[in-house]
Amino acid sequence: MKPVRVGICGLGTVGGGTFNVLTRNADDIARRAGRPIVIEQVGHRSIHPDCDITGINATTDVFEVATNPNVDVLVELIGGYDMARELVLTAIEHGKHVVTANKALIAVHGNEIFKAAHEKGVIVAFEAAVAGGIPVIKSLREGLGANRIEWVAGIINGTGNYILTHMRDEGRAFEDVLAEAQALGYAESDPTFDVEGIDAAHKLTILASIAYGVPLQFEKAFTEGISRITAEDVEQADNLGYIIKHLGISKRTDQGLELRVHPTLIPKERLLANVHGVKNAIAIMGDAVGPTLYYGAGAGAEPTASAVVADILDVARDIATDHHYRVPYLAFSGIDEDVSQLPIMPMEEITTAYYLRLLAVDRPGVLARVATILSEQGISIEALIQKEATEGELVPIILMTHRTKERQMNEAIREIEAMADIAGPVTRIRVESLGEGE
Ligand SMILES: NC(=O)C1=CN([C@@H]2O[C@H](COP(=O)(O)OP(=O)(O)OC[C@H]3O[C@@H](n4cnc5c(N)ncnc54)[C@H](O)[C@@H]3O)[C@@H](O)[C@H]2O)C=CC1
Ligand SMILES: N[C@@H](CC=O)C(=O)O
Ligand code: NA
Repeated sequence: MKPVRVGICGLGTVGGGTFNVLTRNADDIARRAGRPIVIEQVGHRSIHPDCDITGINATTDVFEVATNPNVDVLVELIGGYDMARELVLTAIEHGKHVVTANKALIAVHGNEIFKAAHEKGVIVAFEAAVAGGIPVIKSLREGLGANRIEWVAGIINGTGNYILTHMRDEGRAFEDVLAEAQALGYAESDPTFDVEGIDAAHKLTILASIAYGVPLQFEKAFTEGISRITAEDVEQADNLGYIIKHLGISKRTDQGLELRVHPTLIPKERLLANVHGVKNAIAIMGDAVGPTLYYGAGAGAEPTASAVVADILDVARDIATDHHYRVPYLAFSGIDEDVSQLPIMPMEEITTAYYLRLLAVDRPGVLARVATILSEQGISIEALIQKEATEGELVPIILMTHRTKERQMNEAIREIEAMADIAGPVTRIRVESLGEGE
């Protein structure tokens, strides 16, 4: 059987891992694909130290790979938006299938890329783009194909979860743990993508499109990062029976779709609260199957390579199939005709419970005024902790509220922050108590 010839662009963490897994497991992969998969060419600027490319046709110009007539599948592992877009569109234009781990590329340029690929009859596969090695795209697109998806919620950034876990368990500083995650190859080249939730929003955008059959709409995702979470918040959440996790949440509601990434208090006994380190987990609720959970390594060289190589394998199997009958990119068939126009809801319309932390001057009447502001917005308090004054005259107040609209909470926070007796911004962390099973 004719081999499938692969061109790998980028030999960093994931590119190096992909090269090594493809080489090491070549025999098993060939048996699964029904034909050998060979590395025809690599395009790189630098080579990961774990990767030995002796004897391989190599170039420093990745566009040479995209136009090489001997390459059947271009594997894009250079990252970023613009150059990656140009590279992938060039490869498609030259009739090549594409495998990518690049969530930024798919979330922002996916609609354009899928259209180009559809017109050319080639495959674009991107399992590694969401939750690294966890086969969540395959599960959602194929395994759950019978279901109306109600919601998707998960820890979908390994770096962020690694930071929160080590800050909580070892009391270490944010920057220190971030540097470690970078050294381990987990972080994006710009780590603010990880800590500010942009990377998770890219991934959530992709998951939501597959779950509900809507176009990719990254620009409508609400994104809040973990950089303002303090050791005090972690401790107070713990006292109240919660763990803080950085979640991506997308729900179907009567008003449209929620699409949001933010730190979230989760009751300690929930499965998602017990996902630690670089591990990711995604809970998905289908109307027929009920809740399901997908867990594993969300980042790292070989876990991510596992998904990249599985996609190459799928391409090898699908190559002989009429492209109209292949699994569609976003699970719903066709490019335009089966796409739903369900709107993405503005964040102000979302209803959730809240944890609030404020620093107040230790003076009678302050707490009563805060309670009045909340009550005027129709917000009721579920629990309140007022600590001893520890910072001069300032005393931390922790509040847990019942569920309310984000709009009401925004207004209440504006008024509380305007009080002369309140110092600095109010910390707000949303609380999520999804259903059973996650
Ligand atoms: N590191 C991880 O755990 C995961 C990364 N990803 C994604 O995989 C992609 C690659 O990420 P990493 O391997 O971590 O990054 P990396 O920075 O380790 O590797 C990227 C490599 O591409 C090379 N490169 C960049 N532009 C190039 C160009 N124009 N020509 C030739 N080479 C070029 C760089 O020299 C570097 O060696 C990104 O899209 C990332 O978001 C996805 C899942 C997990
Ligand atoms: N930087 C990302 C890599 C995988 O997608 C993460 O930490 O999750
Ligand atoms: Na995946």
